[in-house]
Amino acid sequence: MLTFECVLIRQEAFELVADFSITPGARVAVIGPSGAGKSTLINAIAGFVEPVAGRILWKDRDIGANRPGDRPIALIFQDNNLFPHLSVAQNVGLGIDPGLKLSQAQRARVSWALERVGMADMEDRKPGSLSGGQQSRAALARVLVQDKPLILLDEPFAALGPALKVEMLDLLTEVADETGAAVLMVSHDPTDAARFAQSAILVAEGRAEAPVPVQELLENPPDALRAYLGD
Ligand SMILES: Nc1ncnc2c1ncn2[C@@H]1O[C@H](COP(=O)(O)OP(=O)(O)OP(=O)(O)O)[C@@H](O)[C@H]1O
Repeated sequence: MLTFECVLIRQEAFELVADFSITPGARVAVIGPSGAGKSTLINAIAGFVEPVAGRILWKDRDIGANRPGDRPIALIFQDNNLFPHLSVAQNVGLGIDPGLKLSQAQRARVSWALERVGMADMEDRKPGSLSGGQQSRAALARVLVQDKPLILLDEPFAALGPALKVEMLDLLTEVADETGAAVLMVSHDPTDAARFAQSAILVAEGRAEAPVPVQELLENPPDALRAYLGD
């Protein structure tokens, strides 16, 4: 369980409050107007932004003092964060050991993850020679090898075409189900949110609201979301 306990985040004049929990294994979309603080919320969980008040707890333990690498999280950003000079297998291996000193078992785990995302024959390729969809798969394989209970994604598949995006959302859903990880995904696209998530956090007007069923939020959006959705 991830809990925001009276959290206040401040970035110069911008403030965001959050006070709710996310259940283990939940698939949650983070939606709301541009500039409302969706990335800020993700960055606070990841440890890139420090709240000025309140606590972020994982399984009732305050993770505020933990460095990003020591938190129970794996991350995918829009640019996939793949290093161009490393092979696909090495990029995935970074998820296990940033120094890439992998044991045989760890190398086998990298191969397993790449096979799981349909990239078994691309271990030695460089990211620059991959399509956008293949790069997303490699980033997902890196998340898989980390085996963290919480996966955070910030606009992960925005650069992909509609069919490929659906494919990746479905693959992400399968992976989340298999691993039991909870997933928080920032998305600008309500269709993506509806396809992938069971619940959604609305970030608007200085608040990240507790998750509610995603269909409920999209079918009956509050004013702040209605304007954003273009209703
Ligand atoms: N490093 C920073 N210093 C000061 N203000 C910042 C910083 N980073 C973000 N902000 C401000 O915090 C607010 C929330 O930004 P954030 O990127 O979280 O919004 P968002 O909902 O993810 O937006 P978008 O949908 O456009 O990506 C914005 O007003 C932004 O200008």
